[in-house]
Amino acid sequence: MLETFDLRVPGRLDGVTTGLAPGSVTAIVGPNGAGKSTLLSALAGLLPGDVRLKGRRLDQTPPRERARRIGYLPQSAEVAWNVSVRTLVGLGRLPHGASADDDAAAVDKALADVDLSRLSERAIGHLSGGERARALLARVLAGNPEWILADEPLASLDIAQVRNLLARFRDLAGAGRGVVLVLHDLAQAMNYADRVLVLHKGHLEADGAPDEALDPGVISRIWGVDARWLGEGHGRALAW
Ligand SMILES: Nc1ncnc2c1ncn2[C@@H]1O[C@H](COP(=O)(O)OP(=O)(O)OP(=O)(O)O)[C@@H](O)[C@H]1O
Repeated sequence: MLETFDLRVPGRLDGVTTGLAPGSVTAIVGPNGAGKSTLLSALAGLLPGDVRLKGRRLDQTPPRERARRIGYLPQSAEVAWNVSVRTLVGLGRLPHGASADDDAAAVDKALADVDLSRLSERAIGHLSGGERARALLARVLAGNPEWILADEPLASLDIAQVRNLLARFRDLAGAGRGVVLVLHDLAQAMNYADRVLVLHKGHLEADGAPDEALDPGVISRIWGVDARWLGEGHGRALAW
């Protein structure tokens, strides 16, 4: 479990307590400024507060071990050097100290997962915005972490890439990984998440199955938008 206990960050989070299970996809949603990115970075152990992985406080876990267990993709990740896609993705292997063959296999798999194998030798500075976003996600995936925490990983992607990555996230959860995604598209959360946390002004306003947490009443109260769900199963769409 990845848990927070009364997590408080002044002006950003106001006492968030929750426990996330591995083997599932959790979506964190909420209006702009609700505290989603703050909660995600806290879950990654990057802010002070009581966050525990398997009962052990993250702030008492050595950084290298934390990096092996938790892969974190921030909202606007920067790339400091204009290296090749393969080199960037290989940085995700640094916490492992594995053999060169294992590292190469993990990088190849991550590149294939984000559909970037054919651009692996391209310099990062010569990628489109969506390709760059996928390369940064591949860096996280290459580390093969127990938990994948990604802040709006689908924001700049076309629908084919969105569909591919949502399927990858579901596969990872099926393989026992914990996947936590900050999403703005409530239909993606409804259709692909096992659980949805709704944040509003730093409070956890709803936490449960997508159907309950994203009930039209909740959407109206939190976002001030009168909306209804169309369709059924995993193909639901939000109309307003
Ligand atoms: N480094 C910071 N220092 C102080 N306040 C911050 C900092 N980063 C964000 N905030 C504030 O904390 C609140 C929550 O920000 P956060 O980025 O977590 O929201 P969010 O839900 O991810 O928003 P968005 O959907 O716009 O990305 C906002 O009011 C924001 O202005």
